[in-house]
Amino acid sequence: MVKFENFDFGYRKKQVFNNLTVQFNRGYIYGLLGKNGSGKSTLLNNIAGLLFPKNGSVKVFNQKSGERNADLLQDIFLIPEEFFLPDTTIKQFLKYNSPFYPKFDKTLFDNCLDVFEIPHTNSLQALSYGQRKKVLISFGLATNVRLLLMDEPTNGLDIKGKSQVRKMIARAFSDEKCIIISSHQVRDLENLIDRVMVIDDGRILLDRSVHDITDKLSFKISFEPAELSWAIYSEPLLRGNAIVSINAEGEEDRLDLELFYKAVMANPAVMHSIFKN
Ligand SMILES: Nc1ncnc2c1ncn2[C@@H]1O[C@H](COP(=O)(O)OP(=O)(O)OP(=O)(O)O)[C@@H](O)[C@H]1O
Repeated sequence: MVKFENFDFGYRKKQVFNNLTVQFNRGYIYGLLGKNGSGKSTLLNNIAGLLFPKNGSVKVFNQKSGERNADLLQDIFLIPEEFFLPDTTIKQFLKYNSPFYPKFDKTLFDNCLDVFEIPHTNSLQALSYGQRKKVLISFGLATNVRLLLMDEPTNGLDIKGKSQVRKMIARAFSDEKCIIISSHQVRDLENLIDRVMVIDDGRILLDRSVHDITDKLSFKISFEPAELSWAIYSEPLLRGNAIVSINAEGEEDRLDLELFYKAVMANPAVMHSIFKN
């Protein structure tokens, strides 16, 4: 669905990506994880055709996204980290923007607003930042595009808002779509994504399905010194240690996304060797 081939990108003085080749496939909700400045937004903006590669290519549905063909743009939606909504009502906003998306689902939009508890009648400027963000997320989900890009969608939302967003993303997803969600707030994506891509300094450190991860690794709280000694990564807790270790028993644990992310960042070479086959 999305293919980066030998992709180079930099801002004036800052080279961000060097010869990156990676792809995103349909049927997955990707969690694009990485610390501040690792290149997540740059990658999303290149997919959306808002930035252009210096060398190499970025193709979406086999078309160069930078060419911004209309039939491509009507099937991609980017919810940026920083956004602006005009001083108008929700109804007017829909009237002027939804026609760009032929598969727009007004029922889903209304349903999202209900779940997010946003009054339909309000002017956008009368809403709080978090409420406006929820309107934009509702709009993005309702576009029904095949490729939805969300840059830090849970930033600025309260705990209830974060869980409402997770619920609505899962509800709007289907197998012919691909959703890429960038976040440095790793916990916000737990129980939502089914593929994890960790990015650091313009490199993809790891790209695996949640199923592969829980097949190979186990996540638990341990009180056994022996277990601690062979853990790939550990973190002391008030009582015991949170550990990541090889899943020797073959039982699938729940993925502790934050612990996994920290383990990859702390030991990229070890993680790479565990997942290389
Ligand atoms: N407009 C710009 N001009 C110059 N450098 C930029 C610009 N935008 C981003 N950068 C640099 O490119 C690198 C990648 O930035 P990017 O915004 O893609 O990271 P990010 O992973 O999305 O970070 P965050 O989690 O903070 O949103 C950073 O080093 C940043 O300083």
